[in-house]
Amino acid sequence: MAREQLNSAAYNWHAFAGRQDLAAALAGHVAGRLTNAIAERGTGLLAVSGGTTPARFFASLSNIPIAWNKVTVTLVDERCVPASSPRSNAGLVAANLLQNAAAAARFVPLYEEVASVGDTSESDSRMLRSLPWPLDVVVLGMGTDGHTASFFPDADNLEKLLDPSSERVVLPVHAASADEPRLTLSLARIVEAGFIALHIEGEDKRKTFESAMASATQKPIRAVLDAAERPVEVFWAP
Ligand SMILES: O=C(O)[C@H](O)[C@@H](O)[C@H](O)[C@H](O)COP(=O)(O)O
Repeated sequence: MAREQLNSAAYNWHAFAGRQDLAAALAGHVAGRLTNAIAERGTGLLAVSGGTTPARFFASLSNIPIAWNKVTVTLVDERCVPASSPRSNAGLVAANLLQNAAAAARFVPLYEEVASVGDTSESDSRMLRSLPWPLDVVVLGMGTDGHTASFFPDADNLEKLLDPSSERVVLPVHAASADEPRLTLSLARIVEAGFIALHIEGEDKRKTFESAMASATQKPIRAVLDAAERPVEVFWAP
């Protein structure tokens, strides 16, 4: 896999003939990284994205027999909806990842139904702050607008979301282009992960990624690559 070195961002491009091949390969990489983390520090901390892309990957990963009882799974970002909603990333993870061997993992959500998103992000920071940071593995998705996590280009607090020196764990997001209020891990927590994967599928997202890497105007996905402490592993299939 050719490694593309850019002026300030580094990534490795892993292209697959099919989406199932990608899912199996990404699941193998993630399982291996979690196993190494457990061997090194007795625990593994994984953050995954939601949306429509990751279901195959979740299913593949759920069947790999690692020491899931020593793994904590959380979310990169979440829509502020009940876990029972079809829009819920927690619901997606429960139905697709926390099954089979992976059912033994601990899951820590970002969103709990409280009075306001602001209250949630404060309480989640406290709740999540007790996790064994930094992340061992983070799996990002990307929209065709170049957002990743819930770093929407029109977010009202985008600069704060993308601050690489932030001490925050979780931040609230209000963006007209998002269908509902969101909660997201801060960029600072994402880029310190031991293994950063970007899982994208289809020609539109390949073009979005290439454009973001080539363009002077920084899209959120480029801010992540520029701030990442190690090359981002991009997994793509048509
Ligand atoms: O909550 C979410 O939607 C995700 O965490 C988000 O960052 C996602 O990765 C992209 O929006 C791509 O979504 P699709 O996989 O649906 O294209």
